[in-house]
Amino acid sequence: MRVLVVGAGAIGGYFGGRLLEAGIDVTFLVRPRRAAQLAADGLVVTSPHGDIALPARTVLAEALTAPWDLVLLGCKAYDLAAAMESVAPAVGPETMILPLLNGMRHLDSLDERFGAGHVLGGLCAIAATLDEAGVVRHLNDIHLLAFGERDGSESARIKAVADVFSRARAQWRSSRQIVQEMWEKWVFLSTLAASTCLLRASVGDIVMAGGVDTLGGLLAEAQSIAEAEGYGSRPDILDKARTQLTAAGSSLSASMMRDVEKGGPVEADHVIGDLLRRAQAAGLGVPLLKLAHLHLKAYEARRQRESVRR
Ligand SMILES: NC(=O)C1=CN([C@@H]2O[C@H](COP(=O)(O)OP(=O)(O)OC[C@H]3O[C@@H](n4cnc5c(N)ncnc54)[C@H](OP(=O)(O)O)[C@@H]3O)[C@@H](O)[C@H]2O)C=CC1
Ligand SMILES: CC(C)(CO)C(=O)C(=O)O
Repeated sequence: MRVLVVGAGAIGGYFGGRLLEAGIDVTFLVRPRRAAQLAADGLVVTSPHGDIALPARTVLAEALTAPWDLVLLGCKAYDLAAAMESVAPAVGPETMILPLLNGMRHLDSLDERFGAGHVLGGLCAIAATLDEAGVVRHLNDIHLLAFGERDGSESARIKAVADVFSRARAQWRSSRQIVQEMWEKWVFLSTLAASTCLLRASVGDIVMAGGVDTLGGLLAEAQSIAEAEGYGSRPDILDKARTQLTAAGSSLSASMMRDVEKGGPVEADHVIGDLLRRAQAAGLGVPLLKLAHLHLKAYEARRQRESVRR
């Protein structure tokens, strides 16, 4: 199977790297700066599950031609429109697109651009970052990827994807409930991103500061929206999320908080704003999520103003 990984950042670099070290035919669709970095240093990943330092084949958008079997989408939501344009020549009649972005709204954009038949459900659980030197740093010991047909069917193409990931040093599973799982991840992630960005602290520090009720309140708001959409987290998953999101001493924080601390762009509208939009449609009051979104939008406004001044 020929795999095209869009973006060699934290997620694309990590999971693409695991496929590369397994000997899978992998190419990274990158932009010029990352192409130069990869040409000079190869793909470098540090991880508790074993480091990777391998030459990586890259392609720029203008050189992309023939269709690929699997497109692994590892860009941020704010880059999705441009990434879809770039990757379009790689999508032929049989191409599968496996997006690993947080949230749900990207599915609508991908369906509209390529047709729903091309688009699988997918998610990943990992904490990783791409540092200034171009090294993908895996920050915890979780590296799970899940994928499946969005209608819950079993298919030959999902078996083929599973066969590819079964060769890689990463945890993976094919799921008959991938859309439900994506929502459950969104409920968890939106709570984590809203709280850790708003309070600029890890879960453990928020708990130490007396914030358990705020964490629980955010989780309840996110869950109420998921329920209104018909995808409320299942009781055991919700309990597990509550335990993780209120654990004393936990160093857990969202990748969005790392982005804020780097002064980088954030997926505010994709991860929190889209939930607010759905809450509004369902007539739900979600004041904590609203405040978290306002905080992120003010951060974006300041970032924009300061970049104009420079
Ligand atoms: N990091 C994490 O721990 C986790 C992240 N996620 C989610 O995964 C998604 C990806 O996040 P993450 O990997 O952290 O993001 P990164 O910013 O680390 O990586 C995204 C990469 O995509 C590249 N890219 C963007 N547009 C294009 C394009 N048109 N062509 C080629 N490359 C492109 C960027 O390249 P360039 O260098 O040129 O900008 C960048 O390297 C997000 O939705 C995030 O929420 C999910 C779980 C955990
Ligand atoms: C929920 C979590 C931490 C797990 O992958 C994540 O997706 C993120 O930080 O963006």
